[in-house]
Amino acid sequence: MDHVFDYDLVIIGAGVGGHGAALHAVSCGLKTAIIEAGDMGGTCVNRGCIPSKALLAASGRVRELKDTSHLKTLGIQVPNVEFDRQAIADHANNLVAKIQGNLTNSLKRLGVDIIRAWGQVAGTQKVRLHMGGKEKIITAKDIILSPGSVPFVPPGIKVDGKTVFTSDQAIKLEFLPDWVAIIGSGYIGLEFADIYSALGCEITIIEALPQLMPTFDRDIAKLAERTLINLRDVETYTGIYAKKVTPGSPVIIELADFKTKECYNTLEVDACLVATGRAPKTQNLGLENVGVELCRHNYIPINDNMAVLRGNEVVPYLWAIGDATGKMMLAHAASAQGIVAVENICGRSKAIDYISIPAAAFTHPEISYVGLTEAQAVEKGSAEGFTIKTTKSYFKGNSKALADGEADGIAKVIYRQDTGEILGVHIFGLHASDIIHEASAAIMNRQKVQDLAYLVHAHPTLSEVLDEAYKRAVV
Ligand SMILES: Cc1cc2nc3c(=O)[nH]c(=O)nc-3n(C[C@H](O)[C@H](O)[C@H](O)COP(=O)(O)OP(=O)(O)OC[C@H]3O[C@@H](n4cnc5c(N)ncnc54)[C@H](O)[C@@H]3O)c2cc1C
Ligand SMILES: NC(=O)c1ccc[n+]([C@@H]2O[C@H](COP(=O)([O-])OP(=O)(O)OC[C@H]3O[C@@H](n4cnc5c(N)ncnc54)[C@H](O)[C@@H]3O)[C@@H](O)[C@H]2O)c1
Repeated sequence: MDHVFDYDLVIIGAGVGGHGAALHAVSCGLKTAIIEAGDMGGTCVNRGCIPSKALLAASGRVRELKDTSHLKTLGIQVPNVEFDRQAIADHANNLVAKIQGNLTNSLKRLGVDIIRAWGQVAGTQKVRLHMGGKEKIITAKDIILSPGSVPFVPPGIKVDGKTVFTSDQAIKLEFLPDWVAIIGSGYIGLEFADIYSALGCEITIIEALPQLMPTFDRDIAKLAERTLINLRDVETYTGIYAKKVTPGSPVIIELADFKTKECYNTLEVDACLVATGRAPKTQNLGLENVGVELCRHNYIPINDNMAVLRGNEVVPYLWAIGDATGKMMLAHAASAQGIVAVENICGRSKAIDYISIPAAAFTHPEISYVGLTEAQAVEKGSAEGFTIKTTKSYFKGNSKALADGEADGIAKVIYRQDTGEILGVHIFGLHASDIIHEASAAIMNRQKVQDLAYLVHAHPTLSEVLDEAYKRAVV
């Protein structure tokens, strides 16, 4: 006789990962519950993608309207551009409330049970709910863990949430410091440098590794550095890390050489944003009850089907997705993982294809990429015995970018010399986050640059930068 469960599927964590999994589960006919202990929508909706993009949209307009020489080339004059910091912050807060409401209602409308509690794996197919002082066990045929992540603060850095803070507080835009130090030149560091510089703050970026934007392709990072950092008079330290940060007025930052650990300098600034990565929120999840040990840096070990692993073995009926798995800490990657997990739960074997998942930094102009950097492609080539080629095209040769008067930018395509298969595409330039998707589809379909060179792009569009790059590869 079949066991009767309370639910077909219980999801722990209602961030974008859990939400994406729940929507797909309902469409597959699964009776689903989602457990959330904090804010519905998780990081992305409340403290991540959504409020940060609202701040970037408003501050980007301020930058554009203050750029008198650019406006003059378009025949426009705008005197006295002013902004209201609180109104910009309100725009972000209002958007958060709206999208949080939409997300919650979408779950309710589809009949997903929303359980406000801390969820823990209590055993195979069992979840313990902690609600206030009360506990309850519910059962489910399958369980998906999507507990997400929190800001990682390195040892030696003291966060007071006022003068020294993480993105959790920065997105509130409660004040605009005259001089702000940003520790880390990854996504959060870059996006907040864009926001703060547009709104008139002086910025110092401190990056522990020898180059800024270390995870981006070198050619793209170099050009982005010129436009986003050097032209904006942002001060930078590279190969230097923040050894000790003490909140107060001023904030005191002790800098040290990353290699030798020797003291380098001390900064006294008005505020400090700590943007040094994120840590999975995987403590107190009850994984020990099913014999699962967390892997390096406390991520949940999974395979490409999203099944949780105990050593090399799949743990039956237990799946994990999102930031807590440490694969790609991106909202759309979390929900894509959720869909893959549900497909496997429904008995349709499906593996994730991380290489075709795009990423973007929403600076002005934007940076986007999909697939491998040139360095990663070279490494793969030497391991597998093929050589790679690259081709580039420039926004300054693109009619639409010229018409917009925003022709700083580059597109770079990396492909196998022998087969022409596209391995990576990187873009820095106007609307790079939108243009990248055709490259993402090309990588998903393992397409060759020779075939893509015949793809017809509408004229005049920014997408023609990719058209140009593909064609340059075959001449
Ligand atoms: C400032 C910032 C900007 C960002 N911008 C972008 C962007 O532009 N594009 C992009 O793709 N990504 C962006 N990200 C990353 C994106 O927010 C994350 O990748 C995404 O939110 C991960 O989703 P998730 O579902 O894995 O986890 P989360 O969104 O963190 O959700 C997990 C949820 O689970 C809940 N939870 C945890 N444990 C339990 C438990 N035991 N019981 C009950 N509930 C629990 C938490 O309260 C939380 O609500 C940004 C992140 C930050 C910080
Ligand atoms: N647009 C987007 O998609 C977007 C936007 C924001 C955040 N995110 C996600 O959030 C995650 C976290 O973002 P993030 O920018 O905090 O992390 P990150 O990993 O992108 O960058 C952190 C940077 O900090 C540096 N660093 C670490 N410790 C340091 C120290 N003590 N001193 C100086 N430098 C130090 C690292 O070398 C690295 O360059 C990212 O992985 C990203 O996936 C995505």
